[in-house]
Order: sequence, then C-alpha cells, then structure tokens
Amino acid sequence: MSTSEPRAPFGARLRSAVADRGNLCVGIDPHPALLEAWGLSVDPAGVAEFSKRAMTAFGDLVPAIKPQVAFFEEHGSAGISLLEDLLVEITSSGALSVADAKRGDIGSTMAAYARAWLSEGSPLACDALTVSPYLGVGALDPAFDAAESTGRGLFVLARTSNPEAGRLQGSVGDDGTVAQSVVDEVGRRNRTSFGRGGGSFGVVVGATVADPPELDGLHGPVLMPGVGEQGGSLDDVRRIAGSVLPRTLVNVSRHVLRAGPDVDSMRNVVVDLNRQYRFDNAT
Ligand SMILES: O=C(O)c1cc(=O)[nH]c(=O)n1[C@@H]1O[C@H](COP(=O)(O)O)[C@@H](O)[C@H]1O
Repeated sequence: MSTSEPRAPFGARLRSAVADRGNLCVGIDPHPALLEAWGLSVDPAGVAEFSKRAMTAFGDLVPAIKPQVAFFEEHGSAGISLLEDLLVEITSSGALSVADAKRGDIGSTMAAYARAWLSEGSPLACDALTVSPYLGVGALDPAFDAAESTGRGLFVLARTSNPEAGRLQGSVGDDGTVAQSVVDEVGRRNRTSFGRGGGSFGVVVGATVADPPELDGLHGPVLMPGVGEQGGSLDDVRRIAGSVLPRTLVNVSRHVLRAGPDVDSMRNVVVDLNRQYRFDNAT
C-alpha cells in the first residue's frame, strides 16, 4: 500500500471479509503438544512448518487468522521472526491478521505497544490486536488512536472464556458489571470515531459465558473464542452475540489444528465450520 492510499478502517475491511468468507476466525496456536502430535520438533523449525501447513490448509478460506503470540514468543527471537513472516503471509492470503498478544499497560508504555503492533512499517504490524483493559480502558487510548489513524482495529477483553474470569469480570460496580463497562466504553469510542474508525473497536466475549454483557451498544465487532475445545457451541454463539451476530468473529483454534498435520483434513474441518458459522443472513 502506498502512503498516498490510506488503509480503509478495520471495521469496514472486516465487514467485507466476513461478507466474502463467513464469520470464522481460525487460530494458529503452535502448542508444544500439537507440534509433537504432528511429528514436528518443538523448536522454531517445527513452528515454521506448523504455520506453513496451517496457512496452506485454510489461509484462503477464512476472513481472519489469529496467531497466538505466546506460542511464538516462547521460542525467543526466532519465534518472533516467524510471527513477523506469518503476519505478512496472512495478508498475502487475503485474510485479516488478528495478533493475540493481549497487551495492556500504562499509557506511555501502551504507546510503545501501539507502535509495535499498530503502526505502519513496524515488523509486527497486524490488522487487529487483542488488548487487556485491566489498567483501565482509558490506558489503552494510545492503541485506540494508533488503530484509528492507521486503519487497524482492537479487540478489548470484556468477558473472557476461562472459568476463572467471572469473579472479576462479572463483579458489579456503578455501571453494571466490569465486563459491561468495558463494552460500553469501547462502544463510546466507536461512536465518537464513526466515519474515521468505522466501528473498528471490538470486544472479546467467550462462547462459554453464562452471563454475557449486553452488546447492542457496541457498534463494533466481537471476537468470540471458546468454541470447540472449551465447550462453546453454535447455540451459545447465537445466544451471546444477539444482535451483533453478523459482526461476530468466532475463533476456533485446537479443534481445527488437531485435524493436522494432514492439510486436507484440516481444510475439511474448516469448510464444515464455515458452513455453520456464516451469519450474513442472520436476523
Ligand atoms: O483473546 C482471545 O483470543 C481469547 C480470549 C478468551 O477469552 N479466551 C480464549 O481462549 N482466547 C484465545 O483463543 C484461543 C482459543 O483456542 P482454542 O480453545 O484452542 O480454540 C487461544 O489462543 C486463547 O488464548
């Protein structure tokens, strides 16, 4: 992309990718146990082959691909270098990259994370980044600003899929639950940046959650992990997403990756999931 050609907002690019390819986002999570199950070495060479086969299997099928940064980071600089290459390859495949790094820190440090993941020309630049609001949604402002100015997006953790999350994220303050206040604050940012950001700021809500936040006021996308290995189902996704179902990106990682190392087997699982998780006609 030339500098004279501004990138369209992430929200608009995601809507178009979903209209084209459906609502499924597959994760690339090279767990050591999966590398072993695929007959690969638990080292950077194994991670490289794992990522290559995964991209061959579904790079052209889904609107978004979410590398789990932790499984690259654990291999040090070689792993990060592979992640840089993978982010480029995801773009070449026509999918959007969602880097699952769950970053979050005080504003000035957050600005450095924003430069790393959301600025033009950075080796780790992705289309969207997962961020943690534990230091306050306002502490993430450098990331909101960077994302808006470069046509990128954020997914802010609101109500996560893990069983330990409810006590903290479901606790009730003046504005309802903590999870609801995160959704409301992200929704406010989507409304104030409409036209420029195009609803590029999303939240993460797990498909396993019994007490999800109300998402009607979000005006942005939802990343919904927890389907498959963590027990979430299509019915759960429908129940939790409600009116934002068409803008929901359903993440599945191990359920697809366990079908490897055979590329066709993984591809078949994704084709099947793609049939179920396509909500463009949802009411
Ligand atoms: O931000 C995430 O993607 C995330 C949030 C959440 O609440 N739960 C959750 O499982 N995830 C991530 O989504 C992926 C789920 O993987 P599977 O359980 O194998 O499908 C992992 O990379 C998790 O780190």
